[in-house]
Amino acid sequence: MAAAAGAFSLREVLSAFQAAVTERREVLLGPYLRGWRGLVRFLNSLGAIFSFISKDAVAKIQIMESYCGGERQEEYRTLQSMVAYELASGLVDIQRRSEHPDSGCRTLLRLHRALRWLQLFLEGLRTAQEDSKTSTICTDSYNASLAAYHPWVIRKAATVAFCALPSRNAFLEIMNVGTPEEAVVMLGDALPHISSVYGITEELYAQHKLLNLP
Ligand SMILES: CCCCCCCC/C=C\CCCCCCCC(=O)N[C@@H](COP(=O)(O)O)[C@H](O)/C=C/CCCCCCCCCCCCC
Repeated sequence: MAAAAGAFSLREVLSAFQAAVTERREVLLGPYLRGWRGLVRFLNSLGAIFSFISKDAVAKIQIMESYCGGERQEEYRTLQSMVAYELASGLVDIQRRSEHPDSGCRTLLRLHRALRWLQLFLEGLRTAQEDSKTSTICTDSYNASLAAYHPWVIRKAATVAFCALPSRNAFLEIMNVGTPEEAVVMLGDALPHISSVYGITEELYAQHKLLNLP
């Protein structure tokens, strides 16, 4: 069922990640960032308690959008072209943040780590029991991914914010993609594409030793 005109559709948001992967397994940064924009819009609908999270995500998305729409935008059409261009041009701070503190490679890596959280969170939502708590699924997904890269104070603030999340079935309802059963099917459709984007990025960053950019 197509979303009502103007209605916000998570189905369309998650389909952006499917559109991001080309037949040659390139990752198109346009659709990738559109997917993140849609996710942040949904996050903002969950309440002000998550604003510290969405503000950081928006800042990183805006950095990437400035590259993708800037004077060297052809170099930022894909993840692969971005990495090749920034490395060849010496635009990435490898050891410590200095001349290029907000390189595309570094900024994208932060979103990439968050995409791992999303992958785990959506899989947890999809497979959890009806009476599960979204806060538990979210915390477990966070602790298995992003938490490793955050200082204690961020980890504490995040896990406190997660407590504001509704039950699993209530969360599936507010996703506004139909019944909880229909939401589970939609998550099952979307997850392989999110996993594909994540896997391609992880492989590329590992190949160029970019997984620990400061
Ligand atoms: C289909 C269902 C959708 C489910 C809802 C998904 C909505 C999620 C939208 C955005 C996800 C959050 C993206 C967070 C990006 C954080 C990037 C990051 O790690 N930033 C830190 C490092 O950056 P630098 O300092 O090195 O530049 C930054 O220091 C920390 C910022 C504070 C936020 C960190 C907490 C992240 C929690 C992620 C879980 C979000 C839970 C949403 C609740 C559903």
